[in-house]
Amino acid sequence: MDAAEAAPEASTSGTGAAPAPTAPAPTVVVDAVDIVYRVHGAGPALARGAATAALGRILRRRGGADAGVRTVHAVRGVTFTALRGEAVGLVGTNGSGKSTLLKAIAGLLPVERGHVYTDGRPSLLGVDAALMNDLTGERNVRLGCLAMGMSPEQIQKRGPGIVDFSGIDDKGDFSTLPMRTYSSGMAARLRFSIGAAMDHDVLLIDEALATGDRAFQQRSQARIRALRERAGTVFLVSHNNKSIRDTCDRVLWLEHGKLRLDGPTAEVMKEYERFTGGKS
Ligand SMILES: Nc1ncnc2c1ncn2[C@@H]1O[C@H](COP(=O)(O)OP(=O)(O)OP(=O)(O)O)[C@@H](O)[C@H]1O
Repeated sequence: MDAAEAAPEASTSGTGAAPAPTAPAPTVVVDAVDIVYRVHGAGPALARGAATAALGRILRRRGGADAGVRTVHAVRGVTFTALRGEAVGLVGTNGSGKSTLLKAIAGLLPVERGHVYTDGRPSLLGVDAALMNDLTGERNVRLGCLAMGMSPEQIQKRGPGIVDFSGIDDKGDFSTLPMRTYSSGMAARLRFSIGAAMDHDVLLIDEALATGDRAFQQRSQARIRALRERAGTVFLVSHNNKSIRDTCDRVLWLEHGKLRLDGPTAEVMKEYERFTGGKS
């Protein structure tokens, strides 16, 4: 990536001088990014009145380029650089573009304009991560770990710890039952536990901390802190302002797809809470 170009030059000072402190390296660079969804078969946005509806039908019959396609401009001109060792919170009211931006950083969504550069492999650790409903929790742990690149020996060693961390066996032997028998909270906890079992260069977490009971939330926060200490960068999307404060040292506030504020957690959260009236 371009990050290497931005890395500070090695110190050339004479012998005996203390080495110049190295600035943390950028891990994610988001440069003037726009993201647009296209919803096919949805019809034009304002086809409410009889005349507009008729016009919409004519356009669809003519098969115009955009007939039956609605666009949603979810992220608009967002630019920022995240550094190694940072935990960055993403806040904003519903539909402000947080999850969309996270998916683009993970490489799961194309950008309409602009660029996303990442140093290392980003992993999205969200409640949407795909696990197989018909397989047991144990089998899903195995598959998830294989997908993340762990060796069978590593899985053998770490698998039981992942199940323990998730707490799904606290109320019975659920890890040997198919995932379709899990509550949504249990499934989300297992997904988090699988993803958090590896050290990630760039870890993207979508609302994971909102799932689970208090004990699980505390365990996951401690795990995120540990992941952070091992030099990666963590992004956390959450409506839980306390989680953001406890976990992040920097916050990006998105509103209507635009970056409204980017700064230290305390400063941004103060403004954000003023905007939302204390609610998220
Ligand atoms: N698959 C999709 N197709 C079309 N539009 C979408 C899709 N996913 C999200 N959107 C739209 O993009 C915009 C941003 O959505 P996004 O989910 O990124 O917001 P968010 O800030 O994560 O919201 P929330 O806090 O409610 O989870 C919204 O207007 C939403 O309706």
